[in-house]
Amino acid sequence: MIKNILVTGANGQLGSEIKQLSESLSNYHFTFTDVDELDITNKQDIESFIIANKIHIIINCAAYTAVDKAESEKQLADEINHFAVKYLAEVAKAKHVQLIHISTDYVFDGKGFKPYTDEDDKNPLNVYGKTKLEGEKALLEINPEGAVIVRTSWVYSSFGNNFVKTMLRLGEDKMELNVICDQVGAPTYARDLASCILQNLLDPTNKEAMVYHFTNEGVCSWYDFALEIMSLGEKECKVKPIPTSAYPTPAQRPFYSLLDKSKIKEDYNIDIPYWKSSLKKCIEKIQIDSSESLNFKDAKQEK
Ligand SMILES: NC(=O)C1=CN([C@@H]2O[C@H](COP(=O)(O)OP(=O)(O)OC[C@H]3O[C@@H](n4cnc5c(N)ncnc54)[C@H](O)[C@@H]3O)[C@@H](O)[C@H]2O)C=CC1
Repeated sequence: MIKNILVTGANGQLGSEIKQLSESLSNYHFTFTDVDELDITNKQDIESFIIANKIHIIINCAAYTAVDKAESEKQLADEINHFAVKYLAEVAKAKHVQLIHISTDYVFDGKGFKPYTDEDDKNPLNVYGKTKLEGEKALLEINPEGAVIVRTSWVYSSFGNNFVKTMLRLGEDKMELNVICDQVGAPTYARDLASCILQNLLDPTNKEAMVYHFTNEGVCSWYDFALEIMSLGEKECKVKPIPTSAYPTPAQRPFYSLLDKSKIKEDYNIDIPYWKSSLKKCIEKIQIDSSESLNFKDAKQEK
């Protein structure tokens, strides 16, 4: 039987990567929606959509991800990251739909000194982290069969806006850039996460909801990450390390947010790429995409 998969938030980084990778999967039928087609804060709309499209699996890539803005938009962040996840879980449970949901390292306070396991104490420092944690709790309480929560961190992609693209752009314009060196974690190429979800999580054996951690392998600070981006992107911009205290932001962020990935690696017997190898692939893709779009513009001008 061909299973019908609904991907929400499909115009975002992870949703776009899933869309691209899904083209090579023939035993599933995918439907991609973003807020204009299906607003996940409306439970009735979720239910009608699931029934009308005979959905078997939901991959929820929709989220409120503006970490600093969330501090002043708590209600909206709560509606999308908390209540909408509760609605998805309720519908999934009632209609026997499998739910794959994505969460964040920001549910932890970063005061630890060894990689966080899925069971470590949660203590989010900011509104975004708090709303994501409430979403997780709602899902785990409702506990739809086969549900999975995947926590990830520092997500980037050739799609959408992210740290990698910002650094490449600033690296073009600036001679020098200050980047925080005392927040440590692991970057995640959204394509690797998308691939892990599609290859491993679509045929669940779990009766109870599971929580996994997925990031690329290795560890770095934002400063290390920026240095590598400039090097791979061949930018001459000098990157200087600064402490968090020198760059105040509305949302407080954890100093240490490395996630322990042993559970997902053991359960699915997978190897996860090292962060520098994945970053190289993503930057190559960004460069190809940008030269193709320049060629397209040139061709249009010539017409
Ligand atoms: N971006 C990051 O650095 C991190 C992301 N995550 C999580 O990973 C997941 C995927 O993140 P990204 O792809 O980076 O996010 P993104 O911000 O690129 O995409 C989110 C998508 O959700 C859509 N959306 C927002 N409200 C919606 C609604 N009411 N109904 C339907 N769609 C709605 C947006 O239009 C957008 O296309 C999210 O759950 C996020 O919380 C976790 C850790 C870090």
